[in-house]
Amino acid sequence: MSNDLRVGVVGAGLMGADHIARITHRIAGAVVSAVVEPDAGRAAAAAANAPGAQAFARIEDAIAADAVDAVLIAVPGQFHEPVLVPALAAGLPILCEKPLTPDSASSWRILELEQKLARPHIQVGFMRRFDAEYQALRALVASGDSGELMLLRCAHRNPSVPDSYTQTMLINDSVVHEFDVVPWLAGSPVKTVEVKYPRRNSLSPAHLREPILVLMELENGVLVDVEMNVSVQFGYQVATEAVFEKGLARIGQPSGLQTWRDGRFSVADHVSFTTRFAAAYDEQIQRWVNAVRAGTLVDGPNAWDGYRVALACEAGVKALDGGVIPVEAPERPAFYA
Ligand SMILES: NC(=O)c1ccc[n+]([C@@H]2O[C@H](COP(=O)([O-])OP(=O)(O)OC[C@H]3O[C@@H](n4cnc5c(N)ncnc54)[C@H](O)[C@@H]3O)[C@@H](O)[C@H]2O)c1
Ligand SMILES: O[C@H]1[C@H](O)[C@@H](O)[C@H](O)[C@@H](O)[C@H]1O
Repeated sequence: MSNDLRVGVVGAGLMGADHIARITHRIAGAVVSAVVEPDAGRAAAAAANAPGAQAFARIEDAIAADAVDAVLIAVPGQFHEPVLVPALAAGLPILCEKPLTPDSASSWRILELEQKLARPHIQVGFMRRFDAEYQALRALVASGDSGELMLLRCAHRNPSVPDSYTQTMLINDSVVHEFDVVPWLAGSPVKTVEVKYPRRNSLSPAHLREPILVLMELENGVLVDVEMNVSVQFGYQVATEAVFEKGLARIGQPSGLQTWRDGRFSVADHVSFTTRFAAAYDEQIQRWVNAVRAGTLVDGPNAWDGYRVALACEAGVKALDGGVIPVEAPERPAFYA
């Protein structure tokens, strides 16, 4: 009998379907044993990439049927808590797509539940930490080879967003990634958040005022600006320039196929996060599967990191209305040391 980890994927939309395909085709040591998806069409489409998986409408049913050893949550953020609660109660390891939950109060409730277990069981899907370029930049910061880090200039550009994307999603759905990865890169938490508005892009959905410039000060004095820009039309770009005392570093530059034709030189680049971060998602899921099989359960951002990000997002949402908003966090429980 195979001892592959039996993963139940909850939500088979864009990310859930992508993760199902990667577990089935690219990840070693795991199979998709259950797909929990209320939309019958999506469930059927996902089943094609998950041979042998059982279909359920609710996570509670998959748990009751003893169909899963671990849970991957890929439903929209407002539905994370109702899946996290029964999965934690069953003592199952969890990979939860970002955000942990949509606000700090609900994230705190999850921390309280998780602390009833012997060790952390939740990893949060901040996949940028698994991107090779982000890892190289973090190693450069830690090495001190270029002197101290002073500034991070971040660009986060999406080609377009659907009409359902709201003003607060600029923070909660998009800058949420920088609120995780910037402290991880710079080795220091976010102290304050401020938002500035440049001239509006007339191609944005009518209800959005964007792009925005998010300014963060970190506890260690590093200043960070994030250009959050979701109607750029030309492609998907996540890039960072790090300014050190005696050097510069850049990640996220176009690196695809180069062509030179008819007097024009061009480089193919991404139009979606699904390709830009494909290798990072693979690495994230493989390392999670390895950690669960080894019994360490988490190898990446944990629920405490998810809670810290929720606090920063709340400051970010307040900052959309003006002001320099402090991010205040309680002491980290020893459980997450
Ligand atoms: N890491 C990343 O770069 C990244 C990118 C996109 C989305 N995400 C995250 O992934 C998650 C899913 O986003 P998406 O874009 O795939 O959404 P989506 O809307 O494409 O898919 C969500 C799916 O969940 C299903 N669903 C809704 N409620 C459910 C429930 N209670 N139980 C089971 N299924 C339910 C829906 O029917 C739908 O098929 C979100 O948390 C989002 O923030 C992360
Ligand atoms: O949900 C997506 C996803 O998290 C992407 O990584 C991010 O670039 C987008 O801005 C966001 O809308």
